[in-house]
Amino acid sequence: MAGNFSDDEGNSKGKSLEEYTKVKREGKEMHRSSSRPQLDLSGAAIQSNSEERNPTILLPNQSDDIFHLALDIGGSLIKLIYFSRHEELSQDDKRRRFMKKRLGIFNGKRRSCPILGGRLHFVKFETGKLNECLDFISSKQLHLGGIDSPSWTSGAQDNGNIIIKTWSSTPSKNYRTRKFPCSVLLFSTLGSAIEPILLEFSVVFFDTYSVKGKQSLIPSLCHFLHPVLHPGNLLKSDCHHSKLAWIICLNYSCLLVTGVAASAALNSRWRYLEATGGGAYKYADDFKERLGVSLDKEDEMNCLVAGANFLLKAIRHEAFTHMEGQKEFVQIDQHDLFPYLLVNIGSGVSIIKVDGDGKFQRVSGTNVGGGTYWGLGKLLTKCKSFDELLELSQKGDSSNIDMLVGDIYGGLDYSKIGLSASTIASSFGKTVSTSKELLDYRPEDISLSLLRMISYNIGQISYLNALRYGLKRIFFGGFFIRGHAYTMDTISFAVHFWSKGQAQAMFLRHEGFLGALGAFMSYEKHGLDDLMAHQLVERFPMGAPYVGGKIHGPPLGDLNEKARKLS
Ligand SMILES: Nc1ncnc2c1ncn2[C@@H]1O[C@H](COP(=O)(O)OP(=O)(O)OP(=O)(O)O)[C@@H](O)[C@H]1O
Ligand SMILES: CC(C)(CO)[C@@H](O)C(=O)NCCC(=O)O
Repeated sequence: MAGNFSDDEGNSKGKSLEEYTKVKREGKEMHRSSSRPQLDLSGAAIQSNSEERNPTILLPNQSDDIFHLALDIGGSLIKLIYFSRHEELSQDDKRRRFMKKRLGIFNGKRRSCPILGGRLHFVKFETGKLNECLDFISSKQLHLGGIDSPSWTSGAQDNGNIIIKTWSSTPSKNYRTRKFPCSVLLFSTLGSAIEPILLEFSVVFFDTYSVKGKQSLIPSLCHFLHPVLHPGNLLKSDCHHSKLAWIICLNYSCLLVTGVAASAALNSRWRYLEATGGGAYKYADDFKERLGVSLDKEDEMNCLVAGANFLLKAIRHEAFTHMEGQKEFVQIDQHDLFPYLLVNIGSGVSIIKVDGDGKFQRVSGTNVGGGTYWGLGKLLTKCKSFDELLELSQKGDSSNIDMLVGDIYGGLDYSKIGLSASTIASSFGKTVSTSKELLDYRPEDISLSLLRMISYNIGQISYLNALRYGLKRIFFGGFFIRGHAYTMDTISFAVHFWSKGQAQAMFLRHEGFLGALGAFMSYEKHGLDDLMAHQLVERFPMGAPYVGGKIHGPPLGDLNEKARKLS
């Protein structure tokens, strides 16, 4: 086990990475606008039937128009969360909302629009197939604000001959559409129907990628705009987030207003996506090149903890125990949540002691994790997918491969130390004393042996860390768990067995999305403390992302019996 210990603030990243994040963050803070739309997590609830995996989360009170999309790009999987509205907006409403959103204009009337509500969607991709993820984002236009965004934003083409799209709520201000040999993303005029104060106000965005080397075109563009925009009225130009935004004022009398709006527009973060995980660093250029967006890098441990805290505090029936095939939801008292141990089983395993919102310490980790099961399993069984490997395990008998206590003790229990004859003494140990080759073993048995070895080991290490800090509750996340009954039972068994029933293993329905949720919430550092218990309303029947209630594989043993023998 390679242990990574953090400092007291829970900062486990290497210094250079941290500095990099800090620099980015400082840069980002400078550009943050206080008038950005707010994320409202109150009343958040799972919305699904019990069979659905990765159920959507309803945000019934979300009134501001957000177009959040967040990513957790891990070693094995990319997890993506996005928000969508309930209802179809009219074209007109969409335009209004879109422009307000772009400009960050709310005039303090954030709550004046009707409550619309929406949903959080959870999607995953293999990290090795990044393009599928980029295609998905692109097809849904999630990086531009989602499918709700006005259709004219998609008018941009890549061939260098982009149509300048114009729009105005007043017919008299409908300018001609002209083609320019450069990529002009937006040209819009806001009319009085949107905000009286914004009458005669125009915004032009240029894509600097395409404009690069074509600066000479800008004067001709201005010339084109001349009949509408008096020359010399250029208020501000700035290069921000790789886009060049020009705010052009039509009317000197609204210079001040325009100035505010201009800075709001320049400060708007719509070209940023919140992202966490190592891939946020590794694949930043791919996002930039394919989607033209920057990734705002959030610390992975921070996000895991924020995501777990949100789920545990705000979502009823999120956490559950799983023992001997029985699943039971756990009622979490949000005022009595801390401290707890969070074990995230991704490719590798992070073990985090959580003491509060933003208060945590990564106390340990192990490189024997989900990637180990999938990697070794793939090599040994030739399985083509993780799910295939997991499915194989359900038909396996690991006693063909594992050396059991009974194999060593001639079929007897070693009851003095609490070990039954069926307890695994040594994973894969039986293969040593036979002349069998790899191909002589059933892939089903190999898969089950591996699964038991890794799950049990993680359960045991987790318990030892819980013991280190006197913690009784251990929450397990990460996609290795996959809602798989036998995996959860094995982990629970290890925790129960070694703690003599004192510690409890619990699982989360959104197990693999903790980091992505944390990244999502970092759009707004929304304090969860103001989520009152009465707001946590359950609206829909729900169930865990759960692969069957039936347990496959050999019995894990009589837990009570073992615990009694040990005590
Ligand atoms: N479809 C899948 N493809 C690959 N692995 C899967 C799949 N489904 C579940 N897994 C398991 O989930 C693990 C990855 O889990 P998760 O997405 O939580 O971690 P990660 O973020 O990719 O890794 P890390 O946090 O270590 O960078 C894999 O190692 C594998 O064991
Ligand atoms: C390196 C991370 C944090 C990347 O998610 C994860 O894979 C992990 O916790 N691995 C275990 C590393 C260790 O502590 O030995």
